[in-house]
Amino acid sequence: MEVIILPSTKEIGTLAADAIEALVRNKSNAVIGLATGSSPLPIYDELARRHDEDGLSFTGVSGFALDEYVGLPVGHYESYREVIRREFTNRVDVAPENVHGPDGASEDIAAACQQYEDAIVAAGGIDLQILGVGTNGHIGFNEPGSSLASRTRIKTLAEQTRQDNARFFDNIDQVPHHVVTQGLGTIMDARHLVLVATGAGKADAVRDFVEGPVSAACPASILQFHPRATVIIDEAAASKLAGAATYRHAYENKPSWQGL
Ligand SMILES: N[C@@H]1[C@@H](O)[C@H](O)[C@@H](COP(=O)(O)O)O[C@@H]1O
Repeated sequence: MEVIILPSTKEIGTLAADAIEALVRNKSNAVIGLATGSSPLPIYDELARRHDEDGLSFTGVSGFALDEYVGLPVGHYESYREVIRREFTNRVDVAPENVHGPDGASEDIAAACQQYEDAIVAAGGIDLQILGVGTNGHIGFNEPGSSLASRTRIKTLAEQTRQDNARFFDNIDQVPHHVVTQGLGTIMDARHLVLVATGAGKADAVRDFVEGPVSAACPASILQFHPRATVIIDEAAASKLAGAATYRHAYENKPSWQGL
Protein backbone atom coordinates (compact mmCIF):
# COMPACT_ATOMS: atom_id res chain seq x y z
CA MET A 1 0.00 0.00 0.00
CA GLU A 2 1.29 3.44 -0.88
CA VAL A 3 0.00 6.32 1.27
CA ILE A 4 0.23 9.79 -0.28
CA ILE A 5 -0.57 12.86 1.79
CA LEU A 6 -1.47 16.01 -0.17
CA PRO A 7 -2.49 19.51 0.93
CA SER A 8 -5.92 19.80 -0.68
CA THR A 9 -8.86 17.94 -2.18
CA LYS A 10 -8.04 19.57 -5.51
CA GLU A 11 -4.55 18.06 -5.56
CA ILE A 12 -5.97 14.70 -4.51
CA GLY A 13 -8.44 14.85 -7.40
CA THR A 14 -5.66 15.81 -9.81
CA LEU A 15 -3.37 12.95 -8.78
CA ALA A 16 -6.13 10.34 -8.94
CA ALA A 17 -7.18 11.75 -12.33
CA ASP A 18 -3.55 11.37 -13.49
CA ALA A 19 -3.75 7.64 -12.74
CA ILE A 20 -7.02 7.33 -14.64
CA GLU A 21 -5.79 9.39 -17.57
CA ALA A 22 -2.62 7.27 -17.84
CA LEU A 23 -4.76 4.13 -17.86
CA VAL A 24 -7.25 5.38 -20.43
CA ARG A 25 -4.55 6.69 -22.77
CA ASN A 26 -2.76 3.31 -22.60
CA LYS A 27 -5.84 1.13 -22.87
CA SER A 28 -8.76 2.55 -24.84
CA ASN A 29 -11.14 -0.14 -23.53
CA ALA A 30 -10.14 0.35 -19.89
CA VAL A 31 -12.59 -0.67 -17.18
CA ILE A 32 -12.98 1.78 -14.30
CA GLY A 33 -14.67 1.04 -10.98
CA LEU A 34 -16.76 4.05 -9.99
CA ALA A 35 -17.52 5.17 -6.44
CA THR A 36 -20.10 7.59 -5.08
CA GLY A 37 -19.96 9.75 -1.95
CA SER A 38 -18.39 13.19 -1.84
CA SER A 39 -14.73 12.07 -1.77
CA PRO A 40 -14.40 11.12 -5.47
CA LEU A 41 -16.13 14.27 -6.76
CA PRO A 42 -12.88 16.24 -7.33
CA ILE A 43 -11.65 13.30 -9.46
CA TYR A 44 -14.76 13.44 -11.64
CA ASP A 45 -14.53 17.23 -11.91
CA GLU A 46 -10.92 16.96 -13.05
CA LEU A 47 -11.66 14.19 -15.57
CA ALA A 48 -14.57 16.21 -16.99
CA ARG A 49 -12.25 19.22 -17.29
CA ARG A 50 -9.62 17.14 -19.11
CA HIS A 51 -12.32 15.76 -21.40
CA ASP A 52 -13.50 19.27 -22.29
CA GLU A 53 -10.13 21.02 -22.47
CA ASP A 54 -7.56 18.32 -23.30
CA GLY A 55 -9.63 15.99 -25.45
CA LEU A 56 -9.36 13.08 -23.02
CA SER A 57 -11.74 10.51 -24.50
CA PHE A 58 -13.61 7.72 -22.75
CA THR A 59 -15.42 6.32 -25.80
CA GLY A 60 -14.15 2.76 -25.36
CA VAL A 61 -14.13 2.86 -21.58
CA SER A 62 -16.54 0.92 -19.34
CA GLY A 63 -17.58 1.84 -15.82
CA PHE A 64 -18.88 -0.36 -13.01
CA ALA A 65 -20.40 1.21 -9.91
CA LEU A 66 -19.48 -0.16 -6.53
CA ASP A 67 -22.89 -0.24 -4.95
CA GLU A 68 -26.55 0.78 -5.01
CA TYR A 69 -29.43 1.31 -2.61
CA VAL A 70 -32.24 -1.23 -2.52
CA GLY A 71 -35.76 0.16 -2.52
CA LEU A 72 -35.28 3.51 -4.24
CA PRO A 73 -37.44 3.89 -7.34
CA VAL A 74 -35.54 3.66 -10.65
CA GLY A 75 -34.38 7.16 -11.56
CA HIS A 76 -34.44 8.42 -7.93
CA TYR A 77 -32.13 11.44 -7.64
CA GLU A 78 -30.03 9.76 -4.93
CA SER A 79 -29.82 6.31 -6.51
CA TYR A 80 -26.17 5.70 -7.19
CA ARG A 81 -26.86 4.99 -10.85
CA GLU A 82 -28.18 8.56 -11.15
CA VAL A 83 -25.37 10.02 -9.05
CA ILE A 84 -22.71 8.36 -11.23
CA ARG A 85 -24.44 9.63 -14.39
CA ARG A 86 -24.82 13.15 -13.03
CA GLU A 87 -21.38 13.50 -11.48
CA PHE A 88 -19.31 11.73 -14.09
CA THR A 89 -20.49 9.73 -17.07
CA ASN A 90 -22.87 12.32 -18.51
CA ARG A 91 -20.06 14.88 -18.39
CA VAL A 92 -17.69 12.84 -20.59
CA ASP A 93 -18.07 10.70 -23.72
CA VAL A 94 -18.49 7.27 -22.07
CA ALA A 95 -21.07 5.28 -24.03
CA PRO A 96 -24.17 5.03 -21.79
CA GLU A 97 -24.44 1.29 -22.47
CA ASN A 98 -20.94 0.84 -21.03
CA VAL A 99 -21.96 2.20 -17.62
CA HIS A 100 -23.12 -0.50 -15.23
CA GLY A 101 -24.37 -0.64 -11.66
CA PRO A 102 -25.66 -3.35 -9.36
CA ASP A 103 -29.44 -3.73 -9.70
CA GLY A 104 -31.09 -2.74 -6.45
CA ALA A 105 -34.58 -2.98 -7.92
CA SER A 106 -34.46 -6.58 -9.15
CA GLU A 107 -37.11 -9.12 -8.07
CA ASP A 108 -34.28 -11.60 -7.71
CA ILE A 109 -31.41 -9.77 -6.05
CA ALA A 110 -29.19 -12.83 -5.72
CA ALA A 111 -29.42 -13.55 -9.46
CA ALA A 112 -28.85 -9.87 -10.29
CA CYS A 113 -25.73 -9.85 -8.09
CA GLN A 114 -24.35 -12.91 -9.86
CA GLN A 115 -25.06 -11.29 -13.24
CA TYR A 116 -23.16 -8.22 -12.10
CA GLU A 117 -20.14 -10.33 -11.14
CA ASP A 118 -20.34 -12.03 -14.54
CA ALA A 119 -20.57 -8.69 -16.36
CA ILE A 120 -17.39 -7.46 -14.66
CA VAL A 121 -15.57 -10.64 -15.71
CA ALA A 122 -16.95 -10.39 -19.27
CA ALA A 123 -15.61 -6.83 -19.52
CA GLY A 124 -12.14 -8.15 -18.65
CA GLY A 125 -12.14 -7.19 -14.96
CA ILE A 126 -11.73 -3.78 -13.40
CA ASP A 127 -8.44 -2.06 -14.19
CA LEU A 128 -8.70 0.73 -11.64
CA GLN A 129 -11.21 0.92 -8.80
CA ILE A 130 -11.89 4.31 -7.21
CA LEU A 131 -12.79 4.01 -3.52
CA GLY A 132 -13.83 6.24 -0.65
CA VAL A 133 -14.04 5.03 2.92
CA GLY A 134 -16.86 5.30 5.44
CA THR A 135 -16.27 6.69 8.91
CA ASN A 136 -16.66 3.12 10.18
CA GLY A 137 -14.09 1.76 7.72
CA HIS A 138 -16.53 0.47 5.10
CA ILE A 139 -15.67 0.39 1.40
CA GLY A 140 -18.49 0.22 -1.11
CA PHE A 141 -21.23 -0.72 1.32
CA ASN A 142 -19.23 -3.50 2.95
CA GLU A 143 -19.99 -2.71 6.55
CA PRO A 144 -17.89 -3.94 9.50
CA GLY A 145 -18.35 -7.68 9.80
CA SER A 146 -18.36 -8.23 6.03
CA SER A 147 -16.52 -11.35 4.89
CA LEU A 148 -13.11 -10.45 3.52
CA ALA A 149 -13.86 -12.83 0.61
CA SER A 150 -17.39 -11.54 -0.09
CA ARG A 151 -18.83 -11.05 -3.58
CA THR A 152 -21.61 -8.74 -4.82
CA ARG A 153 -24.61 -9.24 -2.53
CA ILE A 154 -27.32 -7.54 -0.50
CA LYS A 155 -26.27 -5.95 2.81
CA THR A 156 -27.97 -4.14 5.67
CA LEU A 157 -26.56 -0.67 6.35
CA ALA A 158 -25.03 0.13 9.73
CA GLU A 159 -26.89 2.84 11.59
CA GLN A 160 -23.75 4.99 11.46
CA THR A 161 -23.76 4.82 7.66
CA ARG A 162 -27.45 5.73 7.46
CA GLN A 163 -26.74 8.74 9.66
CA ASP A 164 -23.69 9.72 7.58
CA ASN A 165 -25.68 9.46 4.34
CA ALA A 166 -28.81 11.20 5.68
CA ARG A 167 -27.34 14.49 4.41
CA PHE A 168 -28.20 13.41 0.87
CA PHE A 169 -31.89 12.88 1.75
CA ASP A 170 -34.59 15.09 3.33
CA ASN A 171 -34.38 13.11 6.55
CA ILE A 172 -32.91 9.87 7.88
CA ASP A 173 -36.19 7.97 7.47
CA GLN A 174 -35.72 8.20 3.71
CA VAL A 175 -32.31 6.47 3.79
CA PRO A 176 -32.80 2.85 2.71
CA HIS A 177 -31.83 0.10 5.13
CA HIS A 178 -30.60 -2.25 2.41
CA VAL A 179 -28.08 -2.00 -0.41
CA VAL A 180 -26.31 -4.16 -2.96
CA THR A 181 -22.56 -3.83 -3.05
CA GLN A 182 -19.56 -5.36 -4.72
CA GLY A 183 -17.98 -7.59 -2.10
CA LEU A 184 -14.53 -7.19 -0.63
CA GLY A 185 -13.39 -10.13 -2.78
CA THR A 186 -14.83 -8.40 -5.86
CA ILE A 187 -13.03 -5.17 -5.03
CA MET A 188 -9.78 -7.03 -4.41
CA ASP A 189 -9.94 -8.46 -7.95
CA ALA A 190 -9.44 -4.97 -9.43
CA ARG A 191 -5.90 -4.50 -10.70
CA HIS A 192 -5.33 -1.13 -9.01
CA LEU A 193 -7.20 0.33 -6.03
CA VAL A 194 -7.16 4.11 -5.55
CA LEU A 195 -8.76 5.18 -2.26
CA VAL A 196 -9.30 8.87 -1.52
CA ALA A 197 -10.28 10.33 1.86
CA THR A 198 -10.28 13.84 3.30
CA GLY A 199 -11.13 15.57 6.55
CA ALA A 200 -10.71 14.87 10.26
CA GLY A 201 -13.87 12.78 10.27
CA LYS A 202 -11.97 10.08 8.36
CA ALA A 203 -8.86 10.13 10.56
CA ASP A 204 -9.89 7.17 12.76
CA ALA A 205 -10.92 5.05 9.78
CA VAL A 206 -7.68 5.88 7.93
CA ARG A 207 -5.54 5.01 10.98
CA ASP A 208 -7.42 1.74 11.45
CA PHE A 209 -7.24 0.53 7.89
CA VAL A 210 -3.69 1.67 7.11
CA GLU A 211 -1.97 0.74 10.38
CA GLY A 212 -4.38 -1.52 12.22
CA PRO A 213 -4.85 -5.27 11.86
CA VAL A 214 -6.49 -6.70 8.74
CA SER A 215 -9.92 -7.48 10.07
CA ALA A 216 -13.56 -7.70 9.05
CA ALA A 217 -14.10 -5.13 11.83
CA CYS A 218 -12.48 -2.61 9.48
CA PRO A 219 -13.30 -3.70 5.93
CA ALA A 220 -10.94 -1.21 4.24
CA SER A 221 -8.01 -2.92 5.98
CA ILE A 222 -8.24 -5.61 3.25
CA LEU A 223 -6.33 -3.11 1.08
CA GLN A 224 -3.21 -4.14 3.00
CA PHE A 225 -3.38 -7.44 1.08
CA HIS A 226 -3.71 -5.81 -2.35
CA PRO A 227 -0.58 -5.78 -4.52
CA ARG A 228 -1.34 -2.29 -5.88
CA ALA A 229 -3.28 -0.05 -3.53
CA THR A 230 -2.80 3.72 -3.51
CA VAL A 231 -4.29 5.73 -0.65
CA ILE A 232 -4.45 9.49 -1.30
CA ILE A 233 -5.47 11.62 1.70
CA ASP A 234 -5.19 15.12 3.10
CA GLU A 235 -3.39 16.16 6.28
CA ALA A 236 -6.57 16.03 8.37
CA ALA A 237 -7.38 12.47 7.35
CA ALA A 238 -3.72 11.54 7.97
CA SER A 239 -3.61 13.20 11.40
CA LYS A 240 -3.85 9.96 13.41
CA LEU A 241 -1.33 7.96 11.40
CA ALA A 242 1.77 7.07 13.42
CA GLY A 243 3.72 6.77 10.17
CA ALA A 244 2.51 9.99 8.52
CA ALA A 245 6.01 11.49 8.34
CA THR A 246 7.39 8.33 6.76
CA TYR A 247 4.66 8.17 4.14
CA ARG A 248 5.12 11.86 3.28
CA HIS A 249 8.89 11.43 3.02
CA ALA A 250 8.55 8.34 0.82
CA TYR A 251 6.28 10.13 -1.64
CA GLU A 252 8.21 13.38 -1.76
CA ASN A 253 11.40 11.52 -2.60
CA LYS A 254 9.99 9.78 -5.62
CA PRO A 255 9.86 11.54 -8.98
CA SER A 256 6.35 10.28 -9.55
CA TRP A 257 4.00 8.01 -7.71
CA GLN A 258 4.32 4.38 -8.67
CA GLY A 259 1.31 2.85 -6.98
CA LEU A 260 3.33 0.64 -4.69
N1 LIG B 1 -21.27 3.70 -0.38
C1 LIG B 1 -20.57 4.93 -0.24
C2 LIG B 1 -19.09 4.64 -0.14
O1 LIG B 1 -18.64 4.12 -1.37
C3 LIG B 1 -18.34 5.91 0.22
O2 LIG B 1 -16.96 5.66 0.25
C4 LIG B 1 -18.80 6.43 1.55
C5 LIG B 1 -18.05 7.66 2.02
O3 LIG B 1 -18.64 8.79 1.48
P1 LIG B 1 -18.00 10.24 1.52
O4 LIG B 1 -16.92 10.23 0.52
O5 LIG B 1 -19.12 11.16 1.12
O6 LIG B 1 -17.53 10.48 2.89
O7 LIG B 1 -20.17 6.77 1.39
C6 LIG B 1 -21.06 5.76 0.94
O8 LIG B 1 -21.43 4.99 2.02
